[in-house]
Amino acid sequence: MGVDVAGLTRRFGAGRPALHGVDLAVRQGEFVALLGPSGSGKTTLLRILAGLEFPDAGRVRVGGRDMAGVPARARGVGFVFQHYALFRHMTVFENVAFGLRVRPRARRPAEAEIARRVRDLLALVQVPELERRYPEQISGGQRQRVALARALAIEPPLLLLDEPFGALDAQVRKDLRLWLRGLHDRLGITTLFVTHDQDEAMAIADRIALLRDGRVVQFDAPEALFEHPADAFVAGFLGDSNRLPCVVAGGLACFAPLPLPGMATSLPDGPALAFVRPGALLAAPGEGAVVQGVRHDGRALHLVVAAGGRMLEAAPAPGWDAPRRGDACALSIAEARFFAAQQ
Ligand SMILES: Nc1ncnc2c1ncn2[C@@H]1O[C@H](COP(=O)(O)OP(=O)(O)OP(=O)(O)O)[C@@H](O)[C@H]1O
Repeated sequence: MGVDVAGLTRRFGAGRPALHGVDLAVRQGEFVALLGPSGSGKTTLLRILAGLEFPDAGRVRVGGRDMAGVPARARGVGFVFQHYALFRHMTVFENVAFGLRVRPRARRPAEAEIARRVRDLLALVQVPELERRYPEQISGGQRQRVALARALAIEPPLLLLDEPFGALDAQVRKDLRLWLRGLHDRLGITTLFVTHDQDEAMAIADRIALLRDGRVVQFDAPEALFEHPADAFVAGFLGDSNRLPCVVAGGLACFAPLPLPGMATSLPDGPALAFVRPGALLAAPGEGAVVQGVRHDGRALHLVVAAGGRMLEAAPAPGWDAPRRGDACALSIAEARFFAAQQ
């Protein structure tokens, strides 16, 4: 079930709108991550899709159907919000059965059918042994799985997840997100997933919508966002590039006082920012900078170098096998992405 959002605006009080004319078209079966800094509008967008919040302007279509005036319960949407906890006074089984039991009588499955579905779901989320427990008797990761099972019980064609693994430790989070992606693929549903963890978004999403100040600044495949960022904000938000101020004159970017050779750019004259990945800032024995730190991550050497009063992340140039802290070095840029500074 595809999602089509156009011109969505939501304002809380007098300040800047939480959403400011958001357009987004998610295809049936897609897994989309909503990524962006705190306060950029991710949760508000998800809540509007769920029917828990209402826009001041714009429209939402789910599966081609206009959602204006359709209450949350009638949308057939499954959602897991971070603060939308399990019902504490119900067992795991009852929590998962809830969405089916509250259906109008005509659409409510028989008790035996509900029990079968709940057990299938608990097996699917890999906690079949927990059905008699209460939420406080299971771990955080298990609660997240049960919350997902509860959301999936109504067989929603659209699943909305707001930082569902927020409170979990890194390894459990990693396992759960891979598992979630597999589940999404198996069930053939459409998923929108809010996160502020870019690695998480990169790891599981087909496309990422990057939000800033209530607008979608870029909506693209992870590699495309990384390789072709639309502006300086996107380039700075994704990855761990060095941001190097420079001045462009006659097609040449000059980095002074940083000890870096000038680089050709197609930007017009004026102040600019160059984004240089750590692997593209190369250090070789020489003058101008000093190695401050050396780290090996099992695959490659990473350097921190001091240059022109700044700390930069760099890599040793090919052939420099054993840089050490305190070594003098010269820097060069293998590749940079330039943006005019006023963006
Ligand atoms: N109910 C509300 N009342 C007033 N302001 C709100 C309300 N909900 C959200 N906002 C404001 O709207 C803006 C967007 O909030 P939202 O929660 O959508 O951002 P977010 O991107 O999900 O942030 P985070 O990553 O911190 O969860 C923020 O400035 C927030 O303070």
